[in-house]
Amino acid sequence: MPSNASLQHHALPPVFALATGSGRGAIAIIRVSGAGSDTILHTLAGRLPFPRRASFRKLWRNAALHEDHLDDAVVIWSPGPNSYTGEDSFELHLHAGPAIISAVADALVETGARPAEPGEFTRRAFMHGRVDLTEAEGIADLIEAETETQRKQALAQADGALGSLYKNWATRLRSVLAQQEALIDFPDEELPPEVEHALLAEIATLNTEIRHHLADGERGERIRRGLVFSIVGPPNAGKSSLLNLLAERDAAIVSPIAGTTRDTIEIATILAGVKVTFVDTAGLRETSDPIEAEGVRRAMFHVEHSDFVLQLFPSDQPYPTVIPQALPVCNKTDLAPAPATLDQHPVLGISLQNGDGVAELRKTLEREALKLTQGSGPPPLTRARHRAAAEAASTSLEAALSMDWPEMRGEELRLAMRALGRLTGEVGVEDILDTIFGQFCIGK
Ligand SMILES: Nc1nc2c(c(=O)[nH]1)N(C=O)[C@@H](CNc1ccc(C(=O)N[C@@H](CCC(=O)O)C(=O)O)cc1)CN2
Ligand SMILES: Nc1nc2c(ncn2[C@@H]2O[C@H](COP(=O)(O)OP(=O)(O)OP(=O)(O)O)[C@@H](O)[C@H]2O)c(=O)[nH]1
Ligand SMILES: [Mg+2]
Repeated sequence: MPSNASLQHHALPPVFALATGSGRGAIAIIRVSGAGSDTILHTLAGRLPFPRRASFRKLWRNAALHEDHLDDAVVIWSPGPNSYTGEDSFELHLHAGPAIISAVADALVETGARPAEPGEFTRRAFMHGRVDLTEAEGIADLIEAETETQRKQALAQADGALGSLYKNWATRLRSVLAQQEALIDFPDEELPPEVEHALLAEIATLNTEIRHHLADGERGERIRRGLVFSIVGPPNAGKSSLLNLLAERDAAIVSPIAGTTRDTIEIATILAGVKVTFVDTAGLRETSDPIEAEGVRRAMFHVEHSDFVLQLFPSDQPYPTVIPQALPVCNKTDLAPAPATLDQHPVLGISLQNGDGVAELRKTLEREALKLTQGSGPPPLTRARHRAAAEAASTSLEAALSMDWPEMRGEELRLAMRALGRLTGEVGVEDILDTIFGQFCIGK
């Protein structure tokens, strides 16, 4: 039985949190979950409403005595196990005034509830077996999603797309392990070779599937964190002008003085439904100014660490050497024509002054964003945690394949099993739960 399911009937104390944002709003939702939620709701609202149905109620510090009217609210009572957390829980939909929220919070504390830790509701849903770890991560990603690609990826993961992939592997591996164990018990001379063959073939197939999953070009992680596109090139090329155009605002200072930008400026945008952060950098040149030199060093760092590098240079100056991984773009074609190629790389000509080539550049950037994030087949992994565990599983399967000794093979298969179990949170995850759920926002 998975370790989280063994806690299924363990009643946890009641916690509460504001589920809605902290800014101005019309309605604020406070969610309460845990043992004794029924008593708490009864204290505040009187008789319990029909389960999972929105009901209008006057809220009081003590409803029985009509003592201290707090708000007129909509209340939803969700007894466990058919609730988000799997526990008895309820929601108070309040008027969103800060004084109301704090008065209701005080009343809840008085009834014995405590404020929830970040991610505690979803952590409880996980502990009660309502979601696996990948689904819980998907819920966190859904809340953070800013773009269509992030939203779709997070929703698929929250709905179990990644979890069912991993559980399918775990189920098949479990069966391989069972057969392997049966083999070990066979006397040597009676070892049925066709059984062992089939077993090795299944291990190889599993490993191929996991390898394929790992060779995803990191697109899931890229979608999740967003892409970084940096703009580098000589001073005065128009890098900051281009950043401002892409940001649709005057984010960076533009001037005819070479060396205007000395620090890196990052602007997050959405390109073809993908989160893309553009980085404007200091113009690349030899300089005796230590501050500008540090800016140049940072620009070079971005050349190495970006998902995509746009090398911008002006048409009216000596051409730079093309940076191998960069897309060369020649600006200021209003002053002089752009070269067709530079060091055998095709060059895109643009003028930020008159707009020539800008639409084409934008299309190229969108194509690049899609190329780095699109793919087909099963859903991609989305976190370093998934990558590490899948790598570990594959390493163990490969070790198992290379072993003749059934006992040793069994040990490697068990290690692979553990690695897969960590992915969905079935085994050995106690140590990482604080990290994973701690990254959730409060109230989730
Ligand atoms: N008001 C409100 N809206 C919300 C949430 C919430 O908790 N409250 N959610 C919170 O994330 C999301 C929806 N997710 C939810 C997932 C499961 C259940 C739930 O109670 N499931 C029960 C009952 C299902 C039913 O009535 O058919 C179950 O699955 O047994 C509720 C919300 C987004 N919107
Ligand atoms: N003629 C012409 N001028 C341009 C064009 N694009 C930008 N400029 C001008 O070129 C100058 C430099 O532009 P910036 O965007 O500051 O250049 P930069 O690459 O950020 O320069 P540094 O920050 O110094 O590295 C400014 O005066 C811009 O107005 C263009 O397409 N044609
Ligand atoms: Mg600049």
